[in-house]
Amino acid sequence: MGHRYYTVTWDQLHRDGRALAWKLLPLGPWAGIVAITRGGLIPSAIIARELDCRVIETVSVITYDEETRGEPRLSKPPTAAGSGAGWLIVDDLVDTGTTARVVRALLPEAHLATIYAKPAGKPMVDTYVTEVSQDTWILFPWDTEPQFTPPIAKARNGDG
Ligand SMILES: O=P(O)(O)OC[C@H]1O[C@H](OP(=O)(O)OP(=O)(O)O)[C@H](O)[C@@H]1O
Ligand SMILES: O=c1[nH]c(=O)c2nc[nH]c2[nH]1
Ligand SMILES: [Mg+2]
Repeated sequence: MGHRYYTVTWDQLHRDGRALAWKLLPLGPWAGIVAITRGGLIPSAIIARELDCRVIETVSVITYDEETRGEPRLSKPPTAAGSGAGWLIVDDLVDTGTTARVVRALLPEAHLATIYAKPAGKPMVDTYVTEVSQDTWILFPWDTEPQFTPPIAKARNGDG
């Protein structure tokens, strides 16, 4: 796919999630969080805990099959957030901004926050923590597991 990988551990995700909560705290109070499933679920839990928010609603937009992007399909609309006024939409990242655009159209008055952002999606986000380049694929801890890696000296022989 011609991209590099950026591996995010549970520790780092927790730290970055809390950094996002620090940015969002002064922008509240929040009526509740709308988590974009599934990637936004764990970030939403971290942020809800830090912001002392107990209301979490979900919206489901299906855009990707693994690393291949298709047409966005709304599979579960939010039911409790009205126009989105006072609500916080949370996702793990914006890439092309396609998912965020669909959810923003549903909740035009909500504040949209992600932990990570790529340049193409950045204009769709109100608050984020870390930017990565467009050709970076972020590997989240729920999509990965620790495994053996060969010594550098041996790996070098393979692909220069
Ligand atoms: O800005 P975009 O180009 O739309 O990409 C970002 C979206 O893609 C991923 O979700 P995905 O569709 O893979 O579903 P998942 O959250 O269930 O893994 C990620 O969690 C974001 O929601
Ligand atoms: O796990 C993921 N990492 C990414 O970088 C990405 N971009 C869109 N969807 C994504 N999912
Ligand atoms: Mg997602």
